[in-house]
Amino acid sequence: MSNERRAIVHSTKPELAKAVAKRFLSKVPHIIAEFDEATVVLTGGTMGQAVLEAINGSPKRDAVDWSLVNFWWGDERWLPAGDPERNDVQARKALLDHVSVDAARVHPYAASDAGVSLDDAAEAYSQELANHAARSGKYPNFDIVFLGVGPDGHIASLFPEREGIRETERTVIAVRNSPKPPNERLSLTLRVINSSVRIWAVVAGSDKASALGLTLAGASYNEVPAAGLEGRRKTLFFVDSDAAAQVPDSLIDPGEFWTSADSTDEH
Ligand SMILES: O=C(O)C(O)[C@@H](O)[C@H](O)[C@H](O)COP(=O)(O)O
Repeated sequence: MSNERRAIVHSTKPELAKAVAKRFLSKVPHIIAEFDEATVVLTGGTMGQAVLEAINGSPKRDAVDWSLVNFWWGDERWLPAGDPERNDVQARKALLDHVSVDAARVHPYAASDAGVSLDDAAEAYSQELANHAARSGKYPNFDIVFLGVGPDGHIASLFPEREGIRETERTVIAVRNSPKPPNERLSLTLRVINSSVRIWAVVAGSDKASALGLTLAGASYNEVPAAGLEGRRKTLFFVDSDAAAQVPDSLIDPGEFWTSADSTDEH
């Protein structure tokens, strides 16, 4: 099976969010029709939330049977339950609170006030992944992993030149001294992220242009974590024109450059 990496450019952030939402709402019913469920990994960050808000605002929102969607998170900020800076809280506010999800299919990380240590929370999430693993594996079969990319090229809570990005054994890590607040976080590791059929990174803003250019030019993932992204089938970077400024033309999907949210969809 081919493994593609390409950038799909939209002119503005709202166009970008709408286009990714449209693609998601078109793709997920097909996944559910084929497998009776869909398994999605959500991300923190502004574009991740913007996409969820666009999904919620779309007239196609109810084309998805949300009770058959499994939700996981790529990373979480180690904050108390209900804290507005938690990724799960933001995702619920943007989408999950507005659709009929099955609570048993929603898998947030533990909160910092749950009475467990950061390391125990990482271990617990690893165990939860294993409990829902495909066959006897260590984690579920992910259909779509959403990610944001930081200006330094970080993905989830895997930061440049930290041991987390080089972790190959564990599925979930505790992160301390995070360069992006808060200080402590939980994150899936790259091997788990890359196990997904599709990786959809959504990236906007001129502060991301250098990281994105290096990512697509094939930098080392130790220095630019996003460069290590390689989903099983497709790794797509949905970007706005500001973020795309340093992406080589040859890596921009010509069919989708500057297209509107009504662009043709990929199946
Ligand atoms: O919890 C988080 O902070 C993240 O999951 C992180 O990896 C984020 O996705 C990027 O930093 C991009 O964030 P922005 O889209 O806000 O720049």
